[in-house]
Amino acid sequence: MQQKWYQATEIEVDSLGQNLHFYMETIEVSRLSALAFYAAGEERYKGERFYWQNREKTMTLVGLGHAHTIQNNAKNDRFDEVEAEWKHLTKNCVKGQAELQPILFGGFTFDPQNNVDGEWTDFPEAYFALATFQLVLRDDKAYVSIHLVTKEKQAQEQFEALRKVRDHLIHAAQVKELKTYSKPEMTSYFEPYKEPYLASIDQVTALIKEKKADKVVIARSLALQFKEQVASPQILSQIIHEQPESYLFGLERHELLFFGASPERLVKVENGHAYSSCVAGSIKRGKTADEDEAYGQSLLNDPKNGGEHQYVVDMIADIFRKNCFNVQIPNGPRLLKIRDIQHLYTPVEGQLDNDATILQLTKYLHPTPALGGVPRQEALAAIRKYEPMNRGLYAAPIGWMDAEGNGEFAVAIRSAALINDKAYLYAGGGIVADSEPQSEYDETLVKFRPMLRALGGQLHE
Ligand SMILES: C=C(O[C@H]1C=CC=C(C(=O)O)[C@@H]1O)C(=O)O
Ligand SMILES: [Mg+2]
Repeated sequence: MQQKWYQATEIEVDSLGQNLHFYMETIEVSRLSALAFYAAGEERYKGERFYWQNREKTMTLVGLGHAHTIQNNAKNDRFDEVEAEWKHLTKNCVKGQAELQPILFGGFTFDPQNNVDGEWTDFPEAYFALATFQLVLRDDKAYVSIHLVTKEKQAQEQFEALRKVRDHLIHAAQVKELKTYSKPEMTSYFEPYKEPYLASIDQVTALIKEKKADKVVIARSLALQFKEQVASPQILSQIIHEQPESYLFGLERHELLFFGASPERLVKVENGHAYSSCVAGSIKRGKTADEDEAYGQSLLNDPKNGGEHQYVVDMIADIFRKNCFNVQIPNGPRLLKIRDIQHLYTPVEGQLDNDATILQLTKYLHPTPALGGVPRQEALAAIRKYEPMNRGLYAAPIGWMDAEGNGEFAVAIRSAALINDKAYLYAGGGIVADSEPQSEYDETLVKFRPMLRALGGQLHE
């Protein structure tokens, strides 16, 4: 039996001075494949979809269509503006039941000061959507919500039409359940700026030796060409099968799909408790258990990687101490092993202060020294100077929040942008005084691997 909840809330005025009405309905359905639901939106909602799954696989989220978007290009206030608009939109929503919560999903770009043209041209610095159809899989239950935000006070007919589409989408997802996808066919790849990248590592280590910065994360991209246009469910299906230990995400905007499988939590808030993770310092996986163990031990004992990691711990600990109480941080890092790579990992948690919120923490934490550097402003200036690309959402916060202040943002690494028959993969690494260009280059090759595999490509190493 389907359970139904319905609530209509009136929002006084939006930023344009208009009255908006927010109607929503949630039903519980028998469990269905999140990817099949996403794929069911291929014709009608392509360009307006998102997919998310947390590392623990306890929460999966799919959005089809935009009931409302919150976007801005504010250089300094983008986090605050999203927060204010979301609060306004949801202020009359009934609180207290997780399954009734409308969810806002999206991301903030890495650096709003970057104007380099490319695949990210015109992408908003903050891009969030409340889906028309929202699927949440949580605790073995599945919920589908309809959201309608409209100027019309009498929206019954419009809402009734959406109910029909919802039933059709659920049915299509149940029929599609067993579909399997093949990998796309890559015809060529190239490494833009390989030489400038290698040179930039020397330039940045020189900068660090002159004491102009302590650590700077430098990244690069890999461009792939496919035989034909690649569909986003096809790609998401590959990462779902190949990267079970990571956050999985896909976010569409017009022709672009940004997707990835990240091991790194930026921040999670659940009932006032906040969690973050320090992930920095890397080594490849071994071919045998013994070799893997030996690599892991050498990573734990390596001063260069230990240095890279400690900058991140110091910074995240500082932000947590300023915004939380009962902060807990283990004394030293442990290993985080994922399919292609192992990292130094330190979890951080605490109880949020009364006035702290998930978006405030996101604002203070981004970019951590695992993606930016130390000191932050000097590192960002070096990135702008030495990276000839625009990171867009790579290395930036991506995730969701509800109307009650719960939510989670991952750091969008191990990620790529797909546009029709082209893809751009991104990877970087923390540069410290004793970094060497060739070994940093090799580290990016390992970090490209998960997205490259999902896209059907191989590098000739
Ligand atoms: C910047 C990336 O990784 C960061 C996260 C973990 C380990 C890192 C490192 O060892 O350099 C990086 O700080 C990336 O994957 O593109
Ligand atoms: Mg590194």
